[in-house]
Amino acid sequence: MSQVDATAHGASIVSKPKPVEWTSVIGEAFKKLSPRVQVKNPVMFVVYLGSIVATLLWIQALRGNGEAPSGFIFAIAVWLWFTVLFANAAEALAEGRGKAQADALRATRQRVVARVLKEPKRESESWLTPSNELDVGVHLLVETGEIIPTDGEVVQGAASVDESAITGESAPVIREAGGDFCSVTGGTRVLSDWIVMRVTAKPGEAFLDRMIAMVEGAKRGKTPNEIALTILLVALTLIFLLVCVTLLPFSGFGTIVNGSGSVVTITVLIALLVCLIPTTIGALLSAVGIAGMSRMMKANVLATSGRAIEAAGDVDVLLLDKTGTITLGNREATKFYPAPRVDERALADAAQLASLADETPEGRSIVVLAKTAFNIRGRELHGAEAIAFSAQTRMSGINIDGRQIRKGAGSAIRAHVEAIGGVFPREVTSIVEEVSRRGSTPLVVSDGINVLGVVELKDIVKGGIKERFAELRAMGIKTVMITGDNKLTAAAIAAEAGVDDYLAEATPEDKLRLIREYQAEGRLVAMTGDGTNDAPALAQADVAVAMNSGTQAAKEAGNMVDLDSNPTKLLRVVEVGKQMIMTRGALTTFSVANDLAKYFAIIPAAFVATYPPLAALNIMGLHSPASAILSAVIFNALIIVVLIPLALQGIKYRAEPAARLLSRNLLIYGLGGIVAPFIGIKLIDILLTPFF
Ligand SMILES: Nc1ncnc2c1ncn2[C@@H]1O[C@H](COP(=O)(O)OP(=O)(O)OP(=O)(O)O)[C@@H](O)[C@H]1O
Ligand SMILES: [K+]
Ligand SMILES: [Mg+2]
Repeated sequence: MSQVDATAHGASIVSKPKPVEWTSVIGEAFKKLSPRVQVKNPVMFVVYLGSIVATLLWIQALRGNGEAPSGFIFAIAVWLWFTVLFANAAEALAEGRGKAQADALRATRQRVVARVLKEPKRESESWLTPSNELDVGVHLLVETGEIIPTDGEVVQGAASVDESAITGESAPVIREAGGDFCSVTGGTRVLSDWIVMRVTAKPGEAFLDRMIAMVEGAKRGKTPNEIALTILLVALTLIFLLVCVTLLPFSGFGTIVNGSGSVVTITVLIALLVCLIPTTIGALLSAVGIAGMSRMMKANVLATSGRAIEAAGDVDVLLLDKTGTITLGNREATKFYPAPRVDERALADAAQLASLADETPEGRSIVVLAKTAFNIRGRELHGAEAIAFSAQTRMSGINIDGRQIRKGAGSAIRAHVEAIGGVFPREVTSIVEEVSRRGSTPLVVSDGINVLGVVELKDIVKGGIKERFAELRAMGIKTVMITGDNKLTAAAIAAEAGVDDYLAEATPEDKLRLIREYQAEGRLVAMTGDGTNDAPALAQADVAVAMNSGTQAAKEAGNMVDLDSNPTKLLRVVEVGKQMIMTRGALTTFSVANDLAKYFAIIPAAFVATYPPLAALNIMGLHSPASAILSAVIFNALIIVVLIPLALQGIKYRAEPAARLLSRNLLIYGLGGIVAPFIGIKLIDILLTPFF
């Protein structure tokens, strides 16, 4: 097979973004001057049209019949163009980081030659096919050292896989058939052993392709909040447009000319319009959205919609699946507890028989424990009927030689045994409770109507979880663990992990129902999970973070994938969402508050000749009407540049009540928005005075 070292590129979405290349940002800013790009942003489109008209007026002035001195019109036109270019540059800067990441990812997405198998077995006949021509459903063999050609699910074998090309995490992970750890991602590499996988992604639609499309922002649609805000901005723009149009009769077009013969020029009206419409937020709105997406990437979370990021900012309930999300998820059999009058070896033998056809990690670990503890070897399963595990039945097993051997959750086996006329021994109930209290999962084994005993499955709570759940609580987010496991195990793990509440013995439908209930109460629900049985719940949740270690079904149902498979990542996700909403709010407040100073600067300047008492409004003591108007336009353009870092980095979020955050931001950005232009416009006017 042709192989290129994928990891050598060090490509991962966590790779450090390259330093900004100013030439390319400037180039992009000019490219975005195309009317097709401009028309998408209504506020800036008005500025764009204003720049064109001002430029035409300047050309007219050069020919000698201008409405004002050509130097003045020229200066206004230039600064209007700068206003448009600054907005373009803000967007280009925000996009820049994503572009660099996309390039790095593209280096990972290389074409390899895949080995296609005729049958889903390692020994089967095989042939070679380029990775970009693989259909969904075909089976591939991938061996040590080879790159996994595309996304899929392991159907046979187990291997350690280096996923650093995608996750940036260097520790290899185990990918194996059955259970919640069967998904493999194209572009990652098998380090040892081999796997037979079934392709699940259409060509061009694999995880890596989606990641590239995401970071490039190709599919970034406007979020509902963004649309609402845009409507508000358009309304404001229309109002000011109307105001300026009604002033048109006072301009050169009109007939009303005051005693001294001076008129309000079109140039001044354009300047007034641009200063009054919300250009600051109009220019930075899209950059804020793209930067939010980028920050999510930096946190190693792949979000498939901006809407999900925004919803994350308002989440108030977080549901988590237990196994594989709160715990490490490789539940391993550690001990056999026989029922009274049952030999431990007989229990181990039956447990192994019930697990020989069970491809889940739980099943395989039982086979291994029986082998290491009692040297029991697997046997041929001629004529046997395997009963596969399902989250609904919570049971698996085998029908062999006339025996009905089952293993599963205590309640499931109790129901099964009682249904066929057996009794569930009290002693076994105590063992189940004892094992559960330790936070382990008890699997009860039965043979026909006889209950043979319990297998203890141990699982470990992921590190550092408790502290982070406490932080979520401080943010006002309730954490609820939902698990298919029994109540006692759930309670033990819930206590250890420090979640607020838990739901035990939950079927996939229960998980879904719980989410719907919370949503019906008007809450915004986040869910993190890894299993196929979590998929319906993930699809229903407002913010659905699938663990990268989880199944394809879970990853497809979610609207975010956490490449680190860390359930407390939601903390970061919420932060990014809140930051995005707050930043947008702050910039809007600032943008609107800014207008006040401009009234004082431009209105007296524009109309003092028509109506001299307006001079009283010139409280800034600006040099002359022309310098006042130009200063306001320059300030209006420069403030965009000044606020670009804020738009890109976002406002710092602190875990405190929303009302406090809001009032503080109103104070800073509202008051700041009112005061800043008075100072800024005055300073610019002083600097300009020598030129007038
Ligand atoms: N291979 C298996 N054979 C028989 N029973 C199993 C097997 N795996 C799990 N069980 C039983 O079924 C129950 C539900 O398992 P499942 O993995 O579906 O839980 P879940 O709903 O995903 O919850 P969580 O992942 O949060 O623990 C387990 O608690 C266990 O008692
Ligand atoms: K403005
Ligand atoms: Mg699970």
